[in-house]
Amino acid sequence: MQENQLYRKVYAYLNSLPFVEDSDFANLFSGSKSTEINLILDDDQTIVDKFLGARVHWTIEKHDNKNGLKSLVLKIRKNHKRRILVPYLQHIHQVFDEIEQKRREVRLYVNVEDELERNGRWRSTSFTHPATMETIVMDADLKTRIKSDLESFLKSRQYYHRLGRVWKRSYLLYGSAGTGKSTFVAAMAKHLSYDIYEINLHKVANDSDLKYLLLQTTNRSLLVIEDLDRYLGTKSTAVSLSGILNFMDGIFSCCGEERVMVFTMNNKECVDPNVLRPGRIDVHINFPLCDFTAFKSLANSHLGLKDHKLFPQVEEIFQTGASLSPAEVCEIMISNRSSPSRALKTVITALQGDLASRLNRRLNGSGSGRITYELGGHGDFTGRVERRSNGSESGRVTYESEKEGQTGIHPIKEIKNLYGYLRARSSRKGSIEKLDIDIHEKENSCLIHGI
Ligand SMILES: Nc1ncnc2c1ncn2[C@@H]1O[C@H](COP(=O)(O)OP(=O)(O)OP(=O)(O)O)[C@@H](O)[C@H]1O
Repeated sequence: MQENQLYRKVYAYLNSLPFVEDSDFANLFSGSKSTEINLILDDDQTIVDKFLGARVHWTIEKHDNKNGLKSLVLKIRKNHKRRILVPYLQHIHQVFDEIEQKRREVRLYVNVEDELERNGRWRSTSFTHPATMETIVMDADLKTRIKSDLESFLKSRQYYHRLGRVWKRSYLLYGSAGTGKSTFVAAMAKHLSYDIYEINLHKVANDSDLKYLLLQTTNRSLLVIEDLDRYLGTKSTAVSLSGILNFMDGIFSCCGEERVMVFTMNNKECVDPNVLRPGRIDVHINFPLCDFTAFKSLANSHLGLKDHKLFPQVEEIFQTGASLSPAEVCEIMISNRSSPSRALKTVITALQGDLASRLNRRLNGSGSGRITYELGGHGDFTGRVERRSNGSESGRVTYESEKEGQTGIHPIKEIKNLYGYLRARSSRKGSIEKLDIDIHEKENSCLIHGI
């Protein structure tokens, strides 16, 4: 016997209504995924639904005990029937499609060089990345805005069509290495329940080949090119700039519907502005290095810490301009998860190392440079750090506090001790508001002024 598709859709729709969870007569079944549990309504139950201000009643009736035949009876008041019946059934179709989309397994496709038999150029595997929008650490407002942007895109089929636009949206994720761009792509795919088509431009023979690959992708998918700036900068692909521009917004990019394109870059400054124009890139999302707020979120998720006595010290060093990528912070926390204090001390040491290497990079660079530290409080520092030909540094810093009328002279053994020195001073004498370091390469010295 052929299954009645409408019955199947309405049945799935009714079982997705919140009413089912409150019902006294629902059965529990395990779903196709190991963690999935489905609540299914019992027979002879009446379900009340609301649509466009009208109440509708559904009853599940069992006809034939032997074959388990059931029917669904819909009751609508006569005066609402003409107005809501067709839109209500369309609404059920749409909700059913969304339920199916969420239920289905997400797949990851990658392009290969040769077309093997009938399989085409894409090879796929089940996509089981555990990242979700919730596990990504980023500015909370930004995350909410992106989620609502994606959700409004999903509901905008008619809007795009009315405007004569292809129903697609493009996102650029840019930021330093290890800031979470690839992880965010995974979370987007999971959020949308879209398959991912990740395009490796090294394996694309020419511009037409890229179009051919695009034609072999399906609707409701995420097309991803990672590190686009690298491909464009090194010209390491056989695809031309014009091929990429057409891929992003050309006539071929309209084959298929409901597409999200995602491009990642470390640096968008050196990319041809034509690549970034609206239509090719609709939303730019910056992935910054870790700051103290992100650090606290990571400490909470990775170490279960909401607060710790070392947090003020971590905050202070972040304020000096030192930073690490979230990937570096995650790794320190994961490998020290049995001892949160050790994890935090390791983060502090890594941040101090970052600060030192920033200073050294300035000293090794040409010309003069300036690094500004914001430490909060008052104080006045002058000092000179000499850099010797063997690479070691030493110097003296004078601390003068007009407010307190005190002057002290303190040797600095290595420039990387500078931060510790300032912190010690600031905690004893009140904290330092601002510290500028001018590095005069010609003089081979570093002048330090507290402001
Ligand atoms: N913002 C973040 N929130 C949570 N985890 C993060 C974040 N950023 C990085 N990570 C963790 O760091 C690791 C590396 O991140 P990911 O590969 O996403 O960075 P990326 O920006 O794509 O780096 P690259 O530019 O080198 O490709 C992942 O394991 C991820 O879990």
